[in-house]
Amino acid sequence: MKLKFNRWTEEEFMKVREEVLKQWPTGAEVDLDEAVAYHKALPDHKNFAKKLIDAKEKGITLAQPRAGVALIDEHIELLNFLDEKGGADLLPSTIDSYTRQNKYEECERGIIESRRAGRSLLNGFPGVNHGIEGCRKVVESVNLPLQLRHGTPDARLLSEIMIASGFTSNEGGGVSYNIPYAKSVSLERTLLDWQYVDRLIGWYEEQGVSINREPFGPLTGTLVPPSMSNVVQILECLLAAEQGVKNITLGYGQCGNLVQDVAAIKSLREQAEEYCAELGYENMMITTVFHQWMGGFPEDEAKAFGVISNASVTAALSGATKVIVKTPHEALGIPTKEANAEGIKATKMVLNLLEGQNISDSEELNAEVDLIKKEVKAIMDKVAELGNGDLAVGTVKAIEQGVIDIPFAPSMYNAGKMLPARDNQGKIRYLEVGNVPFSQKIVDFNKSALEERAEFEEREVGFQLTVDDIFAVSKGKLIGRPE
Ligand SMILES: CCC[C@H]1O[C@@H](n2cnc3c(N)ncnc32)[C@H](O)[C@@H]1O
Repeated sequence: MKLKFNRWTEEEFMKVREEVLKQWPTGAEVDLDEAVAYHKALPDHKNFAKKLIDAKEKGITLAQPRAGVALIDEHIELLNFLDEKGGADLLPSTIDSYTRQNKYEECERGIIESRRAGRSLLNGFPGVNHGIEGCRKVVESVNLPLQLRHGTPDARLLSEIMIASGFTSNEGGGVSYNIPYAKSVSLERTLLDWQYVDRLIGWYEEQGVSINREPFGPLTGTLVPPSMSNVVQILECLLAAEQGVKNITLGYGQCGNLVQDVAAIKSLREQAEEYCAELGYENMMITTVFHQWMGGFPEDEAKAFGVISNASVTAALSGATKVIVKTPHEALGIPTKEANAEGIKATKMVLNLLEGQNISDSEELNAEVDLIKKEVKAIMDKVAELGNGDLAVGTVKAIEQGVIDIPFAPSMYNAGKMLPARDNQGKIRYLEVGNVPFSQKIVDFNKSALEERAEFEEREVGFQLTVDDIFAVSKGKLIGRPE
């Protein structure tokens, strides 16, 4: 099938579907009409899309952890612990790495060995292998809406099974689950495969079942300039809307300067609304999600709580609809359920203390919003030009040419020419723009901000700023000052 931006016809979708459902035996269990009836019988309080709309209307920020283990009963116990002891507002099922690579045979072995070992030997929940019956047991045993969170370039079968099981949100996208997660999967492939996922959700939407989609905001989580991550979010928003998705949560990974982070969320929300209106998508329900610090964490748990609480302040003040919670075990690995619950409790304490507060408009905030929007527009205009108006084709070409360029990405298709670094207030600026099509004025502004820091630190502007910034937080600071 040739990549094009336009909505797939139902015939195109159903034809591809026949192949997708054959990829593993549990695919045969999916019956869309039965699944629609199952969703309609679920209580409203278990629908992710509805809970997000409610939070947006109330102006509150919901807290959601990441969590996933190999076996169903232990996964249920974990999720209920995070609800009852942690106070989670929304629940995940973080999917294991084998499933993310479509290696279901390995998942099968991992499940058997986990049973034998009496503990999870997979780093997440193998939803494909558990099938509809297993996933529905999770849906029926917890009391909050469920979302599958993963990093899967080809999530077609996983999405079919887990959405049919009653999960009402799905994270990912054709760029955001390729560039940071894959080494050699082409963008055409993942954009097509994620158009399939969005078309599936568009199909549910047509039947009156609202399912939320959430492009993965942080990308590589390493000094990604806000305008660059916002472009990917807006493109994946438009790609999903074209396939009939209505309820979308756009994401952003904390960078660390409070004003820039608040500006990033504000400009993301506003510009996504503007682009959806411009392209004629009506009745869109756009929400935002703020990811707590995605970079290196301190091992010391008290310091880790400092990072978590600081991120929670920004989440609350940004007005994000949701915050994805980190845990005091972040530097160690998969958290215990107790540590995971503690991360949620610390987060909710801060959210509650700041409820109703936000940072008022200031010259600094408005200037940052304006800059981010200008940088986003420059890239979006080029994407449209490269695709001759087709944003899907344009996205592939933009990545090929480094117009969209994500720092420190594993994908061989990413140009890797653009370089970021922090200015003297810790805001992320473009050190090298590579082929990112900014005006000279924007290039100069970014450069001068970095020159101001270099002068303060009595050193040259250069790649060493970037390197020092990458390690700074795990060493207890935001800006990588010379030692
Ligand atoms: C983009 C996702 C990275 C984050 O995702 C967390 N993560 C991954 N797998 C699990 C899991 N099975 N349970 C709880 N958290 C998990 C990592 O710690 C990291 O913060």
